[in-house]
Amino acid sequence: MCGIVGIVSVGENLVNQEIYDALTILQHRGQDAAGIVTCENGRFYQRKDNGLVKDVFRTRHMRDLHGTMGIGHVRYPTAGSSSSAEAQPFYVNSPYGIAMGHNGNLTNAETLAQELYRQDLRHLNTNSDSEVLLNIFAHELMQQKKLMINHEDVFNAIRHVHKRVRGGYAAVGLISSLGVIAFRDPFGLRPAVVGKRETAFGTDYMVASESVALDGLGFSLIKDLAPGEAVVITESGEIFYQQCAENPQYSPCIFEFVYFARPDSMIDDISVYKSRLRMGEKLADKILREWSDHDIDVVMPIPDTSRTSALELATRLGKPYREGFIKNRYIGRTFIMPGQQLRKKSVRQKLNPIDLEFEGKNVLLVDDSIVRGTTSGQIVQMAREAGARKVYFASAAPPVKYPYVYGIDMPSPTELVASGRTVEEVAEVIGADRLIYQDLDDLIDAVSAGSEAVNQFDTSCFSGVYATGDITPEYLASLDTERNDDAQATRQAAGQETVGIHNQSGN
Ligand SMILES: O=P(O)(O)OC[C@H]1O[C@H](OP(=O)(O)OP(=O)(O)O)[C@H](O)[C@@H]1O
Ligand SMILES: NC(=O)CC[C@H](N)C(=O)O
Ligand SMILES: [Mg+2]
Repeated sequence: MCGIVGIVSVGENLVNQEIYDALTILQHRGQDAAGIVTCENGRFYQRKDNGLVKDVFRTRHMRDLHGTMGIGHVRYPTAGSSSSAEAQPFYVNSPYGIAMGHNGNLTNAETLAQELYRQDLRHLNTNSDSEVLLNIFAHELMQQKKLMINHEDVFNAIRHVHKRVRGGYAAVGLISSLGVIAFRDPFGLRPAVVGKRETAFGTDYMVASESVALDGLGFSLIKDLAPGEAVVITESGEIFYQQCAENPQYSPCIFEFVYFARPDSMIDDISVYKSRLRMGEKLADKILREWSDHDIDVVMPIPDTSRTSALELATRLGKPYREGFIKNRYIGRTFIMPGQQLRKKSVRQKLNPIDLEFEGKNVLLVDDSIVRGTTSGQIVQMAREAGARKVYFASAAPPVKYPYVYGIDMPSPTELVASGRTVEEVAEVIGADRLIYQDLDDLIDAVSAGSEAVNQFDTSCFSGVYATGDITPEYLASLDTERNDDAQATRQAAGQETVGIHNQSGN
């Protein structure tokens, strides 16, 4: 789940540092690679590479990122490889000079790549679906056949992009002669917000994946982009919006609320924090309903993401909330790390139990979700080793049983611990004495209670129902073959992940 940002500043302030700061705030959405492209006097300046934001950008790189408008990206790969050549933003020189960063995953990338080659006569140098998205946009903008473009031309191009592209996408772009643009797929699967900041020179504008990035930079939220909607912010600070999809349907990804987004973000006008509190409440109600004679002594979160729901769950159960596991603050999120070996190793390094909180107690461990079972399996064992009498486990999300196709890298049902297993079987695999999952209806209620406008979500990884309605068994099978852990590891070992030519500034 990548993070995107774009800023246009109307004063003389360079935007390099602010984009860097915004990317640092959005780091939880992608830890593999980061990039910034800025523009000054029609010329682009770029730095991107694998690594965390703090490691990719050195002072010398920052000095070279000139300009008062620019875009940035943090990457968590869901297509192509982890090669630095696929770090974003991507760049094409024609037409006008365009750079683009994308959060999401295109489900017809292969067909589009063929079309780009055969019909549009454009070259792709990687297997990244984001490079496909940029080239489709570039081709459609070219079709406007203008020497100087304006916002209307961009909206026309995006209208055609929506017709050709399938899947989840929130994209931010930089067009050298124009400004910053952003657009969101017709289902609103991936989030995107717009904000503003008043200055002595006029209004600065910013687009970002999450509102928390606006807060951190002193911008205030104007609105979420609606599904299918696009925004153009010109270099001189004019802003234009337009609905570019024919049949937009609000169906944001519910997993953003469960895990991906920061709790202090507002997404589609819903407080992520409050939605997680409600998840905790509903889960507590289920425990009280179905296990009224429970013998839970203490409730513990598995840091970080489950803290909010675990706290509310404990309150509702009337049981003490204790921090039994301490998280090493220097280790990132394990779920979005590449490769199962690294993920497994990281859980141990990241979380350490405080034994005295466990000794002789029946503990209820709460996590936001159980996906591969990497975290839960190890944590249950650690709780036992720390002296717990009984170890119960609760998940604030329902069982994750189906592959996700719109921008989370869980392509293979066989890698999902709940796929093809009953709740009791999953409890056995992770070693818990009892396992309680949130019901899907309760999860939907917990999130939708925060909004009048949104009452439908993409719940595909829980329900197998895909919001776009066009996901075939053949596509799911090919995604599995292409991206399961073994396939990725084999490609990496064979050195097939590296692409030699890419638009990279010097080190
Ligand atoms: O069943 P799994 O495959 O282990 O995936 C689920 C776990 O991964 C995530 O934690 P992560 O460490 O990524 O991030 P967090 O620190 O924000 O909780 C999530 O919060 C669960 O703890
Ligand atoms: N997580 C994402 O949003 C990934 C974006 C894009 N599909 C990539 O792999 O780079
Ligand atoms: Mg976690």
